[in-house]
Amino acid sequence: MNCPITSRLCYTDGTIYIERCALRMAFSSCTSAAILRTSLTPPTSLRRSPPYTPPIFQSLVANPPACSLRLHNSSRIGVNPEEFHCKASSSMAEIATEKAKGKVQVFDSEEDLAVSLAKHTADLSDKFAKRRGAFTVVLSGGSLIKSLRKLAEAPYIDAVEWLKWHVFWVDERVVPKDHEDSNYKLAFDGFLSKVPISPGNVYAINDALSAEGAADDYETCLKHLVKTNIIDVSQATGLPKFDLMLLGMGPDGHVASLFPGHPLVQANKQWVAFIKDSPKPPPERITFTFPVINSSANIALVVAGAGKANVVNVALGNGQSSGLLPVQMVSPEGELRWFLDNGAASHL
Ligand SMILES: O=C1O[C@H](COP(=O)(O)O)[C@@H](O)[C@H](O)[C@H]1O
Repeated sequence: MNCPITSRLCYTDGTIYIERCALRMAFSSCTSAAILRTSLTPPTSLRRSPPYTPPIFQSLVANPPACSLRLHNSSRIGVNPEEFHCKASSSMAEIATEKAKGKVQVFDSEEDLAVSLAKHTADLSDKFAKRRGAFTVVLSGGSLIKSLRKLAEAPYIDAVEWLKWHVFWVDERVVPKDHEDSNYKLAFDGFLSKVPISPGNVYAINDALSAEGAADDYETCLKHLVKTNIIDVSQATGLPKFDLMLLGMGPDGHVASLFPGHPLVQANKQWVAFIKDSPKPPPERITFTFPVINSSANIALVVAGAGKANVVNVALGNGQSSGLLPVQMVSPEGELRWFLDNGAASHL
């Protein structure tokens, strides 16, 4: 169903200089869950980090939206309908833009978002398992993991070819794997322990190394997996081309561990970089760089909650920020799809 829409989507393209990287080593000590499972001692209670208050909020100029997005019987005005159109259903409104700008889906609730995200992921799993005999999936930390819960339920728990999955992290905190801040632990507890992915296909960082060492080791691991055709390679960039990257976004517009205003946002020499001064704790992390993120075949940007509405409005609507936000630099070689709940889309 086509309908006029109320909200203009404004994008600012980030310029990223991509450098072809040569494979330099075929061996890495990156660890798999086969080892990790034996070393992970689940804590009796899960303590959370103190809430993180993003400084970027001070500089975000939340322009009043031209109009609001209504999911049911949507009536939208103010944008050239030839440029944009939307599809509406009882639980989802879809705003389609030209291909490079991504597909934006807004769900009535995070529950509906999770249902759709599971279907999208399972469809891609099926496609790549058939095409390549493997499905490479990159996880984020944070709230994304909870939104993957439907994959561990019928019909996907039985239908997905889990043994074809290879799981990576777009960023990881340099802490032990049983630490409350570990993205591995978050994913293991909330998702990986509930689905039959081969433990040997789960590529966690080596938490015995320094931040610099862990980033280098993870990059070496990726290069080995590219060389052995587990990870596809981008013909355009020569960089690893993951089948699906599941990105979260922080309330400051950061993705992975690439934070607004941090020089790492421009990193283009390495595949995996380290950061020791992350504005969001913990300070020491490793992260994929933008050239690798943007070589992906598919990126799902999953954003839920009204606390992120200002930044979503900067990325997709009329909002402005003092500088280009990392989330605005996400521009994959393949498909970009946004999964928003109505809270996250409330300023559009
Ligand atoms: O620190 C991180 O934050 C982002 C966003 O987390 P969220 O809880 O606000 O969704 C996450 O995507 C990233 O992987 C993580 O390390």
